Amino acid sequence: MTHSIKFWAIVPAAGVGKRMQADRPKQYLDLAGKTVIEHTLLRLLQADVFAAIAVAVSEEDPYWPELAVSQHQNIITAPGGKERADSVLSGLKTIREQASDDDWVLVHDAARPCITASDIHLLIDTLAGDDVGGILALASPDTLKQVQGNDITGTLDRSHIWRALTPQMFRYGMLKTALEQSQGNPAITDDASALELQGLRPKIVEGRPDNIKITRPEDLALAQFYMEQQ
Ligand SMILES: Nc1ccn([C@@H]2O[C@H](COP(=O)(O)OP(=O)(O)OP(=O)(O)O)[C@@H](O)[C@H]2O)c(=O)n1
Ligand SMILES: C[C@](O)(CO)[C@H](O)COP(=O)(O)O
Repeated sequence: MTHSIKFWAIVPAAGVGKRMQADRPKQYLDLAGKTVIEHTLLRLLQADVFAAIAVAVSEEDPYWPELAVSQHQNIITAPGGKERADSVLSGLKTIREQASDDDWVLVHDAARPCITASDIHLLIDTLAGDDVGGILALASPDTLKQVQGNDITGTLDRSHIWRALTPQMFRYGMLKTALEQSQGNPAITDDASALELQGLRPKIVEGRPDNIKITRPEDLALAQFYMEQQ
């Protein structure tokens, strides 16, 4: 019997936002009248493609249960982990009864509220026939330098260097195995790096430059500007 392939979203949202230096984790800061995470989730819901969205939040998080979207019928809450990779793995485990190994999972940072339905569909349409999967990514508009301290030791070939964005799209089974086998490895800062460590070669799909990650205080104004332009 064949089963139809489903798409799931996992949203790691258990970070503390150290670089944001705010009074609460950055996903709960106000952005044009909603919290950052509400924008992110509403946009994922609007893409109208996910069987469910698993959101990994810290167990001591007082803000998440207060948001109406946490009760949405297509949103499942998962316990967050120590690192982003642990939160993603926790999200995967939360849907394990419903997901099949060959279903697709799109992992998207809670801290990227400007994601568009068009980029989600571009990623899916480009990679749905792929053996491994891949990520949205951006080329660098600047010359890239290799440095030691303040000394420049070289200029990198930009055609080989891309900036990793999210969503990152992989098969449920492959991603879970890759994350389980790389647990505790500090080099795993995104989902693709876990698959790379397995010897696999995820693809890049060129995404939109407005899909920024809220990381530092100035990023909130930039995100608001991009949202007004979209
Ligand atoms: N233990 C963690 C760490 C991060 N994240 C999530 O992973 C995404 C990308 O991480 P990053 O931008 O580094 O967020 P923070 O870890 O919160 O930021 P910082 O490194 O400045 O503390 C965010 O949505 C964040 O909430 C997570 O779910 N669990
Ligand atoms: C996954 C990610 O968004 C890809 O750019 C990013 O690596 C996560 O944030 P961090 O700053 O690396 O923790």
